[in-house]
Amino acid sequence: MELESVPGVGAKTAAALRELDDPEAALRDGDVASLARAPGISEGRAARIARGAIRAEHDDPGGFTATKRAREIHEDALALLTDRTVTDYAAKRLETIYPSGVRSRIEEVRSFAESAMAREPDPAVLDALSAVEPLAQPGDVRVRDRCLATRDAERYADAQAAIPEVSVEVVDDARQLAELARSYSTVVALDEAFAGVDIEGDVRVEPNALEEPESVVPERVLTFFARNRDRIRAAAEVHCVADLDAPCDLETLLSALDQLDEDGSVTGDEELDRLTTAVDDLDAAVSTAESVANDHLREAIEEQDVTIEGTDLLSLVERGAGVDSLLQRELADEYAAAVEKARDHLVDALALRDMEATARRAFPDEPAYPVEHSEDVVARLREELTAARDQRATRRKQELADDLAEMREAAAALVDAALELDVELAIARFADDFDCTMPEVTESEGVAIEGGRSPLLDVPFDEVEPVDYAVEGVTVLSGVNSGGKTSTLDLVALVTTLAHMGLPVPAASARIGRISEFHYHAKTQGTLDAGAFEATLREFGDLVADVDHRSAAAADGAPADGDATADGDGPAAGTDDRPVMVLVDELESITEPGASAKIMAGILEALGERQATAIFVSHLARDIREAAETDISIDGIEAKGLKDGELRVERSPVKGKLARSTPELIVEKLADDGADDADGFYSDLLGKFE
Ligand SMILES: Nc1ncnc2c1ncn2[C@@H]1O[C@H](COP(=O)(O)OP(=O)(O)OP(=O)(O)O)[C@@H](O)[C@H]1O
Repeated sequence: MELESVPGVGAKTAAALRELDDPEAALRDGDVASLARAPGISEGRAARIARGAIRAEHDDPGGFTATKRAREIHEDALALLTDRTVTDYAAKRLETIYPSGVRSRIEEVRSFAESAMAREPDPAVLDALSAVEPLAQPGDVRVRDRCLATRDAERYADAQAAIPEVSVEVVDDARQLAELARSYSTVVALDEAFAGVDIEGDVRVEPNALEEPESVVPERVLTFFARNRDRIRAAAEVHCVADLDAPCDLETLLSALDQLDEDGSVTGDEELDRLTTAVDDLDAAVSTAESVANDHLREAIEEQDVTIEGTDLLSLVERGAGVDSLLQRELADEYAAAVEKARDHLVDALALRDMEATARRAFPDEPAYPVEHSEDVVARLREELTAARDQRATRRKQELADDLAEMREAAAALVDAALELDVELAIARFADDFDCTMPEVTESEGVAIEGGRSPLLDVPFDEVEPVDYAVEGVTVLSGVNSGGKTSTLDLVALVTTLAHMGLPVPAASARIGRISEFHYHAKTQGTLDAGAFEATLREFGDLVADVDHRSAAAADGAPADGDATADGDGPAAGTDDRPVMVLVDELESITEPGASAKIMAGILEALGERQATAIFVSHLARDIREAAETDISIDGIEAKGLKDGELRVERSPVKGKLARSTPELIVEKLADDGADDADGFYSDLLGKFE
């Protein structure tokens, strides 16, 4: 996939995306989390880019949600799903599911949603999901105990690029190589020419090292796994609890991870631990060994009665001999025992094995008091121990890295599968929570909803009364105040939006005619001034003209240039017939009632001629019908009557029925009650409603 061919991806964004390991796959999979790891790309932008890629793949011109209220309904629908995700990843991934007018896209999500709905949302799985996150790239690794060496300037540059984790040194000959071997615990020579050269230290000649960087820097694999250890463990837990098929043997993976410390070092290796402790404790052990010897010697001296003959004393004084020689003569055995104790202590404390001989030389044979260690020998011992520790660590790292490298792809697949499960479970829970079914998306116009219950209502979901409503063509929805007209529009809007997202809808059954554009105008608060009124009228004028233009263009086979891109999803290509749905709530409030009715009648007539599906909620249904030149159908949400001063409403609109308004119902009640209407005032009033 050409990155720049994705809508919304310019040269700069494409360059940022190229920093990712596999930007094409991230785009193809709608992997918002990966896309958001590109420099300067926020998660919101990543979701837009992923949507752009999906649109490009499906040749989707976009522009489905054509008004502010339509976009709000999409956002509300999305929130119902994202509220049910455990991971941020799943929430972002759901944002790539958008309402589309393109059948192939709708079908793609439908088949995903259908298998998602078969999932059982188990609380233990949700719990396990909470620690899963997309795999992260480890920060830069710097390895200081190894270096690469070459004689060739060109190879030097290649080596720096291929293995930036270690220093690369230029050497002219074996002597310089030997110098490096003294500074680094391992030197990897890249030139064949060094093969067979005998140098002290860990010098390896590996002409192919640049092709297998991980053999030189096993840390590359180890830091990756160390950084992601908890995420991989959590994903493995999800697989166990949810009984998913894992892409590798989980026990092998987990036991390899158990050998890895969070800083990327190897744990659980006794020999390495022994050597590491020996290096760390060397100074303390030497000093304690000294004390052991001196304590022994001091006690021995204290207990000793030294008898010196006068001539001996004289000769000692004359020769200027020190106490040492006296010590040597009188306490040689005690000194030997003390030193032996010190040596034993050192060897035992550091658990030394093959370096025992060196360690024993740390305390000299020549008697002296106090007993002192040899700095040189201790330094040599330190060098030997450090080299042994580093070599052991490198070998263990190498072995563990070899094991883990084989499981790297499987680990990534393991985490991906866990995250995808979260996306699917969110859909399953949404469907469960709101008793959803998969709608039928047809190529004929109109909507038909049975037992629809909107989760967007301001009442708890289990108190929402089911609504049946079907509309073909244009219709006015009349009804009592607070009868549920706006709520019905919201239900139609939500069901239409979810159906075009490819998702299940909160209804016992639903059939939705596929549309390309969805216009929903919410109720305007209060009368508009002249300027705002003109602007609103223009909006509807443009909508009618646009629908008209599109039908004509489709008939001609010529592309229309209509651009309903208010949602920023890019231009609508308009080369096809673009069926629309228009929902409008009480447009009458924009101006005086007489004028409003005429305006609504005109808009409805125009939309009707153009085969749009439209529902206009209005209290002026009768006036609209009178003002219209064609027959306009009217549906009504009726009150079943008044009970204790409260309206009892039948929430499902009745087809072809102009519902009586609340004032009419009250007048009727007063007229019916003969005692209140002795002079027939209320009956006359009621007559005026007919
Ligand atoms: N299907 C339903 N089930 C339960 N309660 C409902 C349902 N539909 C509407 N309601 C309740 O009725 C209230 C009023 O609904 P709504 O605002 O849709 O009425 P309306 O007919 O548009 O009112 P108005 O004529 O004043 O604009 C809602 O806030 C909700 O509490």
